[in-house]
Amino acid sequence: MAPVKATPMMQQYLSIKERYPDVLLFYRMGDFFEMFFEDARLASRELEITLTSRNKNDDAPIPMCGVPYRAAQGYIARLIEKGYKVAICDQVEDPRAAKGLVKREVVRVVTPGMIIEDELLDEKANNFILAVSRHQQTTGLASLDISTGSFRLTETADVAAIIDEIRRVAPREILIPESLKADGAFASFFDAAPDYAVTVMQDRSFEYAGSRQRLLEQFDTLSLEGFGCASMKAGVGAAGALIHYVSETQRQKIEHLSAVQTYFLGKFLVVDDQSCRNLELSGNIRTGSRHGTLLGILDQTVTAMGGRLLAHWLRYPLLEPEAIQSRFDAVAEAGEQMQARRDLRERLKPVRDLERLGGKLSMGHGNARDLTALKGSIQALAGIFDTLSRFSVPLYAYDGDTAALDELAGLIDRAIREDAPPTITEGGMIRTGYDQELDELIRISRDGKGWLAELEAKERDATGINSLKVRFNKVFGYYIEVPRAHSQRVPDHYVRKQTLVNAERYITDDLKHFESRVLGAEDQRAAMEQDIFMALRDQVKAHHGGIQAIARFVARVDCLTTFAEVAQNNGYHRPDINTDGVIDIHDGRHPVVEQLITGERFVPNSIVMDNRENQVLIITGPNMAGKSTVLRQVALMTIMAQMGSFVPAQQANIGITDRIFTRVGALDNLSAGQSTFMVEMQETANIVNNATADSLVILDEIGRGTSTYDGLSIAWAVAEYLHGLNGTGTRTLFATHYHELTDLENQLDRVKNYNIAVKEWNDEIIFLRKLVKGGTNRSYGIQVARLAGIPEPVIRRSKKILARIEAGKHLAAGEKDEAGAGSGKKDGHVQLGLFSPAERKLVEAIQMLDVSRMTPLEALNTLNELQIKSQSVVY
Ligand SMILES: Nc1ncnc2c1ncn2[C@@H]1O[C@H](COP(=O)(O)OP(=O)(O)OP(=O)(O)O)[C@@H](O)[C@H]1O
Repeated sequence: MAPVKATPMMQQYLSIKERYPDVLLFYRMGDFFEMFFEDARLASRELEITLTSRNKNDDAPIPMCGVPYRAAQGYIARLIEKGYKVAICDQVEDPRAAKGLVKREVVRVVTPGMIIEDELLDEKANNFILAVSRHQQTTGLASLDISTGSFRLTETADVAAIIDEIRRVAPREILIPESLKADGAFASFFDAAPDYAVTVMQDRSFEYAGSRQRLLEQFDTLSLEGFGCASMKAGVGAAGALIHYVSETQRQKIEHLSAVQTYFLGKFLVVDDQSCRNLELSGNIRTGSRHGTLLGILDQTVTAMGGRLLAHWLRYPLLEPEAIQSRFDAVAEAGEQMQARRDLRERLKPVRDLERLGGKLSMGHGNARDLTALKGSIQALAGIFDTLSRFSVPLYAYDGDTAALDELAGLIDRAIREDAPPTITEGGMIRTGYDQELDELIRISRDGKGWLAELEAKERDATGINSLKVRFNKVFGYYIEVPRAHSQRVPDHYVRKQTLVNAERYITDDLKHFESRVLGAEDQRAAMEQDIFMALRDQVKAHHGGIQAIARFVARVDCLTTFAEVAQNNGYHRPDINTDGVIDIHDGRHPVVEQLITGERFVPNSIVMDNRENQVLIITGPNMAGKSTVLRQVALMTIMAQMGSFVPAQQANIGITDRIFTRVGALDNLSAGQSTFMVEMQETANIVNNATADSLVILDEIGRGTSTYDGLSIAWAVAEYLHGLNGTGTRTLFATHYHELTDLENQLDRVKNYNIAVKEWNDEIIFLRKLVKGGTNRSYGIQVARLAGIPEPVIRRSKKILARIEAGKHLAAGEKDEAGAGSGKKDGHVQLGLFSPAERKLVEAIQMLDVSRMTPLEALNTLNELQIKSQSVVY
């Protein structure tokens, strides 16, 4: 493709481009970044910029397009957003000083996983790049957020767990070795998830020995023992590959990557990706946004670091009771000390993103304003510690030392002006008094104007020419201008430079001396300020460890006080924690639905689950009654408790859960070419294959995507299987419209029926939203259809059809009674006509509660509760 006789510049371009075949090369030429050949075609298409050509008159013109140097960031952002990588090839010598062709080099490669610019990052989310690696039977995984320095690794022999973990990390970019590209599990994962930007690298970059060496050099240590990963060959392989990629793309050592955190997948509650979506933990199913999600409710953090940590806690809920209790203790303390907590949160607000500021400055990016932001954040710490001393829990005590940081802030304060410009090359950043030499230069350039005015007055006096002027232009620099009429009177030491129609222009030794001082001073001042700035930036690099430690501390304090704040505002309570598998929730609520519903008050519900009698709960009830809501609120409360948050319940005892599985509704996956039923069955298979005695399974209707009898049979068999799983069974909440499943209660020890009560009233239904014991045999689908706005003729016709079907069923079952459709009668139930209206209501309510399964006292209490709690119906 190269032209026959490439110019020296084009040769330089081609030799650089050769090293970056898969990356768009931004080649700096003066005030522009230019792209050539295929890169130019692609960029012009993606960025909608004009495609031109170089050597237009040549036989082989070269396609070319360009973006202004100063506006490059925005264009790069758009390309990264689309999954491309951009190599920034800059001029690495001053073009004015260059002899011949200006030297150019790639100074950085920007990829989706290697972003440090604030504008391209979501403040409250990490931007991870992730690597996977295989060593014998073990697969390793490492993730890195270069902007914050967060660097973690893990490994396991369970490939499915690694794939779950990739989803949990949700990286922007993934590095895999060539040999894993075609590996069964990974290949199908990447095929199904084309959104990931995958970078394939040679296996060599993932080898243990080389990786270990790179990590040791990066961390400047002699062994990896201190990081707990010395023997984790697969994990270390992945981490080392990341470091290799960092040095390839950043072209420098990244100082703020000073440690890697080893973690084990078995230490955290696993909520697979599908369940995260189903439960809307952080992404609204319809909009994808945070609004209407658990994260949206919980994340009232006031700092960027706190926001990211809270999102992390949500993805990694704990399993160890002590660790959970210690978060609860802190939340409780912060909850009690309301004033101190409010003060603390006020004082946290001005703390800027220390992690990213520290990272950016350490990498040699960032400007004086970033230093000022860093300073302000460090200065805010004193007030924070002061407020913290009002709390008693040791968790709030910071065990590091901030003296060095205070010193750094002091230094920045003395050096950097509050009104510093965003550029670092044009001066205006450094305060007077910080550096004498700089002050002198500033004085010269500033005093220059005064000096000129003085000179003008002095020369007018000396020559007696009142119209004499001192002027400046770019060609001559400073000069003295005298009208021609007076040119006879100029002294001998004036040197004539130019003759105009009406005037003569002269220079003098004094003026030239002054000029070199003033003009030089401007340049020198800018250069000197840049030097001082860079020295300060190096200081930040030297303190990166302290900055990161304090950032982690601030994040934690922010999260814990946020939990306390949210608990107070929303009426959450501290749950008990147990390891016996008991889930006992008294008056629990759905944390999101309770905030979003309008017009209706949220009705709390109580629920008990355990591994003895109440292991599999079959929940029936009409459409729209609130089955899904109650199911999800149990899962959400479990996650909240294990992340250390209080829960929306009057009282709760939460049995620590190792995995939460959900199979919910029909989320179409048509884009992946799978049928709804197929997806449903795959998800169900995943559950029955992976649930343990400590898991919590949420099944919101299974088997609905196929014919009634197939579906019912599958649902039945799955419920049975989960009840008997591994000999112990697993806690399961099963919402279903197959009323036949309620028979399971009679057949299996640990199955219990519940339903969500509704009230039928003049052919309408009123939702009581109350979870009560017992099954139900009606769906009220037609009534719900009417509520949804299905036209009356269709409703009438459905009723007729239903009546006929039900009559047919009854007859088939050998029953004589044809009462059937719509009456809601159950065998053995009292005839409603025998009662007064008041009594009738009572009887109806009792019928709904299925009192046969309750003690009289229970029945009465529940009834009272129904009357008191439900606003939807007036008895
Ligand atoms: N406890 C409650 N208190 C008040 N409103 C509730 C409660 N539970 C549910 N709702 C309201 O009812 C709506 C429907 O609830 P949900 O989706 O849980 O019903 P469902 O029984 O699962 O319905 P379907 O069988 O049609 O899927 C919710 O969106 C919410 O607005």
